[in-house]
Amino acid sequence: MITLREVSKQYKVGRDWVDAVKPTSLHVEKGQIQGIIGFSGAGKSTLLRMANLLELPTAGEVYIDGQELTGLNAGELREARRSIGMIFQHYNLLSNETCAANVEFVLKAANVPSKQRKRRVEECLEIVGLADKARQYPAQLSGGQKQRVAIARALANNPKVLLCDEPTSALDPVTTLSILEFLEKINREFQVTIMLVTHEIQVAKRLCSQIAVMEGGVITEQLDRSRPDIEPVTPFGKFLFDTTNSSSVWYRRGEQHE
Ligand SMILES: Nc1ncnc2c1ncn2[C@@H]1O[C@H](COP(=O)(O)OP(=O)(O)OP(=O)(O)O)[C@@H](O)[C@H]1O
Repeated sequence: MITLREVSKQYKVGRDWVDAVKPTSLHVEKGQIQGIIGFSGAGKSTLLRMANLLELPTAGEVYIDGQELTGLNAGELREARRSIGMIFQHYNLLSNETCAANVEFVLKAANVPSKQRKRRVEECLEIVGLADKARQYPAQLSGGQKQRVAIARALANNPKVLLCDEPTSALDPVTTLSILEFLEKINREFQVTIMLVTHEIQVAKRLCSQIAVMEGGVITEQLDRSRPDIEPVTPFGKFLFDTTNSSSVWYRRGEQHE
């Protein structure tokens, strides 16, 4: 469903080039929940954002459901992106619009007729248990509720793929769990393939069927939850999954944690 083939990303910073992602590949089968985990600066978000070309790869190819996104023109890409939802750590909601209007926004952009739009907004808010908040504004909601509105918005166009960039990093553990349950439900009931970036090992372990470990801009190993007998092999993977480490939150190497 999602294939990143030898994608890389370089940024120009002053006179220098920074390798955010070095040539690396990943394939995610339909219906899977793929985690990307690693320290801050490993290139996780850049890799995720290349999956819908929010970041244009410097090199390499991106395929979603067999279609090469990197081969599309701007109009075709806009169309293809409708089948790819995305949620962010800080929700990215329109603060001066109601919850319903936030969800409706993406349907308007897709030229969905008004009557269908209203019905779909209700359905999506219903899925995330926020039908009663339709007329409220983001500032009137808790962080978890805001993220649920963002999930409703991401679902509005019936996506095949949902990209999640640190969706629970700003939330407390109980709210985190409820968001993970919504993501599981969306994956199970609507067969949405999910790719999720997190630095919280517990989140990856709880939700993901596969976990890619990223270090220094490349995926160094891919772990499969259905094979708990297979231990991480890279020193970094071992360190991340070392159960004797008390913290579930990781920052830059050697500069952790609570
Ligand atoms: N727009 C940009 N311009 C220049 N450098 C960038 C840009 N975006 C990311 N980088 C650099 O690329 C590297 C990877 O960044 P990225 O945000 O993908 O890492 P990450 O693993 O998601 O980190 P975090 O967990 O802190 O979000 C970092 O060194 C970062 O400073």
